[in-house]
Amino acid sequence: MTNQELFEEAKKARLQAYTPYSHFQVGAALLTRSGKVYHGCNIENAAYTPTNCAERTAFFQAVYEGERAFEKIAIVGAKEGEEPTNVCAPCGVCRQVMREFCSPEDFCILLADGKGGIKEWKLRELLPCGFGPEDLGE
Ligand SMILES: O=c1ccn([C@H]2C[C@H](O)[C@@H](CO)O2)c(=O)[nH]1
Repeated sequence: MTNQELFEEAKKARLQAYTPYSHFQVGAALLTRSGKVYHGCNIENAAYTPTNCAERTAFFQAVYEGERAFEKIAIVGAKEGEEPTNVCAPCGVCRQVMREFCSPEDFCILLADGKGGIKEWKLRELLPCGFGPEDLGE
């Protein structure tokens, strides 16, 4: 699957966002090493803090189904009714969830570059010196 194709999957996922409070809709498409794509959207809550980001929705769905090996994730975000062409970087909590399952050197994060294209980041670039399972001897 090409970066462009995964990006399009993230745009489709964004249509499922539940965002009555921020009206900011995020979609994620997570590609496993076996070639399967898991989708996620952000799901907000009247109490605000229980909100789940699109990235974690995709990861948790995949992990629930037994997936443990991931190649890359595409993330798009924009206000309702707008095209998601601006950079929508994952929050710190989602970066940490990625770190649990993905190698910082190998796992790729695809984001809009704000100029109509896609920029590919390594997890290491977005979460330098992260804390991971190895730090607990796992
Ligand atoms: O990478 C991001 C950034 C934000 N959000 C969501 C959380 C909240 O619902 C809304 C505004 O922060 O966007 C995500 O899902 N992923």
